[in-house]
Amino acid sequence: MACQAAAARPLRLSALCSRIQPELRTAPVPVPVPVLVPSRRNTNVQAATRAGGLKTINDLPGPSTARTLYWIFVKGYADRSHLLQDLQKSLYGPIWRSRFGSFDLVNVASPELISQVIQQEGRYPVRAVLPHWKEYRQLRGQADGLHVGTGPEWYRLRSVLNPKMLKLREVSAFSATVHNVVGDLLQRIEHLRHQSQDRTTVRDLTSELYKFGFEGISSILFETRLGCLQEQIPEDTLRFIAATGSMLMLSDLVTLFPRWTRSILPFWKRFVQAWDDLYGVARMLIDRRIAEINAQVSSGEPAEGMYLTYLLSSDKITRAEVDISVTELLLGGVDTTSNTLSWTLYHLARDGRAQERLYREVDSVCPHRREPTLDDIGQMPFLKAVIKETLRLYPVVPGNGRFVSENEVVVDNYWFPRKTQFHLCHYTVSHDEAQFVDPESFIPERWLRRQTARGQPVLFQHHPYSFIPFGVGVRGCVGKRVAEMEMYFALSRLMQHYKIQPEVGAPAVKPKTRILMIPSKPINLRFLPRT
Ligand code: HEM
Repeated sequence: MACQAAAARPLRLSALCSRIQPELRTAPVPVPVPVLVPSRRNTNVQAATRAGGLKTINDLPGPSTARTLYWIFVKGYADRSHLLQDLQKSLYGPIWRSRFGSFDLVNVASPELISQVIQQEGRYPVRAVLPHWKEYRQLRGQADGLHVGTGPEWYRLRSVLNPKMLKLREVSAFSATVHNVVGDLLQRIEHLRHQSQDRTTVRDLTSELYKFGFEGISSILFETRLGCLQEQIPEDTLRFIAATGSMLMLSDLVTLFPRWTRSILPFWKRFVQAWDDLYGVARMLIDRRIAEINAQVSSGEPAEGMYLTYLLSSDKITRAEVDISVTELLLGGVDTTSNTLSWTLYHLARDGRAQERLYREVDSVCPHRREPTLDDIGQMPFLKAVIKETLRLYPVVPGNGRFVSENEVVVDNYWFPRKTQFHLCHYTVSHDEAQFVDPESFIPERWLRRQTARGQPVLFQHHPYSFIPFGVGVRGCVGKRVAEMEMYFALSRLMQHYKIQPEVGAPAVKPKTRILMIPSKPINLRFLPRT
């Protein structure tokens, strides 16, 4: 959910900001000038501007504030900002400006333009400025952490966090932990099925997978189990889950109101309280682990552990930085994976052919319900294709941001000053039929290698910036490998145990955007045991 608050925030703002103003479609006809595609960072854009007669941000089309309000309040786009990307692109083309209150965004919605922004993002990219998070950190004297952090300090933090998170070999050390949590998920599903009237249906699967996501990432980060999937969830864990949800919900709210309202409205105080609770439980769990390590060391045992032990034993990161980094990793790792898994199961339940193909693949690589290793997963191309196709259809963070503060930037034929906030509309791009044939359909096969007439394997080639659900570049998602491992293990083992079907008469479920793309209705599925 760190992704939620930080990466997707510009999108949320654009949902509020960038609304359609058809009258502007007839506004200034661009004077054709040669397209300037920067091929390196730090392009000398000023020279390019003078030489190429580039246009500026003021020449961009975009909606008025009145139009924005109309789309939000009359047309109901407040929780469908992903669809607003499509609509605005169809009206303004692949680049447009959105302004609303103090927000001013440049939206780009083609792989070529996204790639141009990324090529000029600078050495230390920033997604979006998060002044309210920064203010909280200063209020409590905490370290900046991943989302608020910028420049070389942020980079130093990433260089400590990355190696054990982004290298496949290192991530495989978490396999046993994740399998334990998947085991609990299977038990929970079994329990819920038995409790249901038809002894088959699990209602509101997304909320169960949320608990799985929370337990999975915490077991890696805190090296302890929180009991999220138990029948009776422990008190501290409930407090932790509640604080996480409140903080993210309030984070969005506090930005909507000016500072002077803080003494009248309750949101800022609640935001601070939610952060205090969240950070407090995280610190308590870290303290507990430190006490265990100390006990191990004083009894002469080696202090073996995983991610937290590694961070605590690094001399490149302070204790305050460990506390905030682990908390932010947790925020990023809960409902990103759980929502993606929900959408995957939703589609497989409706597509018996794809589900059967997946089951056969898993069963052939891991017969007799053997727990897959990461090497086994390497032999399951269809499993990976299913997850990719789900992320293409439902990129859980549907838009990303880049606040380019190091350089001036040239995108398309426009010159932008430093500190321009770009919104990368990658939902629209991964739903564009120019990029993906039949883009609204769930077709995992599109990601598989095919054979040419001569029997040569060919991999489906898409533009590298037409599918970027985990972001891109040095600021890309730090949890990508862990997320993939959790999803691969959970999905493969669910397939080993159950055939999944929609509830009888279940309506189609569309996504809505509440920062993340989530199901607009509960997903209820039938789990039929495979014999
Ligand atoms: C399906 C799962 C996930 C998706 C689709 C996803 C997506 C993203 C995206 C789009 C970004 C922004 C990247 C950019 O700006 O280029 C991001 C950042 C981030 N993600 Fe994830 N994420 C997922 C899972 C996770 C997990 C499991 C963790 C924790 C282990 C995590 C932690 C983070 C953090 C901490 C950042 C901020 C990194 C920084 O600013 O340096 N994410 N994620």
